[in-house]
Amino acid sequence: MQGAASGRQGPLIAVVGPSGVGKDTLLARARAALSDRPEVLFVRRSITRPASGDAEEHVPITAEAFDEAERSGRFAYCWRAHGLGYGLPASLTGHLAAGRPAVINGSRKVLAGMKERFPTLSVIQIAAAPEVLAARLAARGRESADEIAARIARAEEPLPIAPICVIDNSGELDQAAEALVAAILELAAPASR
Ligand SMILES: Nc1ncnc2c1ncn2[C@@H]1O[C@H](COP(=O)(O)OP(=O)(O)O)[C@@H](O)[C@H]1O
Ligand SMILES: O=P(O)(O)OC[C@H]1O[C@H](OP(=O)(O)OP(=O)(O)O)[C@H](O)[C@@H]1O
Repeated sequence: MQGAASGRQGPLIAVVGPSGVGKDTLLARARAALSDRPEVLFVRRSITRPASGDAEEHVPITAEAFDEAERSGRFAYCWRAHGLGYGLPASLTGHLAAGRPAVINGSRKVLAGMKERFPTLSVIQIAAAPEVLAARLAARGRESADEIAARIARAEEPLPIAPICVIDNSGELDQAAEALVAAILELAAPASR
C-alpha cells in the first residue's frame, strides 16, 4: 500500500498493436505466468461483442447498456473502434489509486486521452509483419473478410505515445510471452516493492 500512502497512482500498462498481432494471446500467457502476483490486475474489458471463445474473456455488453454505462460514469475509461464499444471497469480507478499495477489491452488511437486520464500510463507495443496479421485474422475467423481488410488497413497507424518497448510476435509465442512478462514486471516493480 506504499502507493496509497504516498498518493502515487499504480502503473497502468497498455499493451497495444494491430489486430491479429497476438495481444490477447500474449496477455493470457502473461496473466498465467504472473498468477503468483495477484496485485498485478489483468483488466477484463466490457465489449459490445458477443462472447466468442477467443483468448480475451471479455464481458459482453449490449450497445444500449454500453451507452448507459458511459453516460452514468460506470466505466473508468471507454472508447469506440471497429464499430464496437470498449469499457474498462470503474474498479480499475481504485486499484490504481491504491498504488497497484494494472495491465490492459488498449487502443492505439486513444492513448493520448488515456494518458491525460491516467498519468502513470506506459505503453508496450506488440508488432508483427502485415502478412502474418492477415493470416492470423483469417485463421481466427472472428471477423468477416471486409472487417479483416479494414483492420489490416489500420495496421501501420503510428502510436501517439512512444512505447517503452516493442515486442516482435511474428515468430515463437513463447519468446514474445517471456518478453511481455519481463516488461510488465519491470514496469510493475516500483509500486509493489
Ligand atoms: N506467436 C504466434 N504464433 C502463431 N499464432 C499466434 C501467435 N500469436 C497469436 N497467434 C494467433 O493469432 C490469432 C490472433 O491472436 P490474438 O491474440 O487474437 O491477437 P489480437 O488480440 O492482437 O488481435 C489467434 O488465433 C492466435 O492464436
Ligand atoms: O485502435 P486500435 O489499436 O486498432 O484498437 C482498437 C481496439 O481493437 C482492439 O480490440 P479487439 O479485441 O476488437 O481486436 P483485436 O483483438 O483483433 O486486436 C484493441 O484492443 C482496441 O480496443
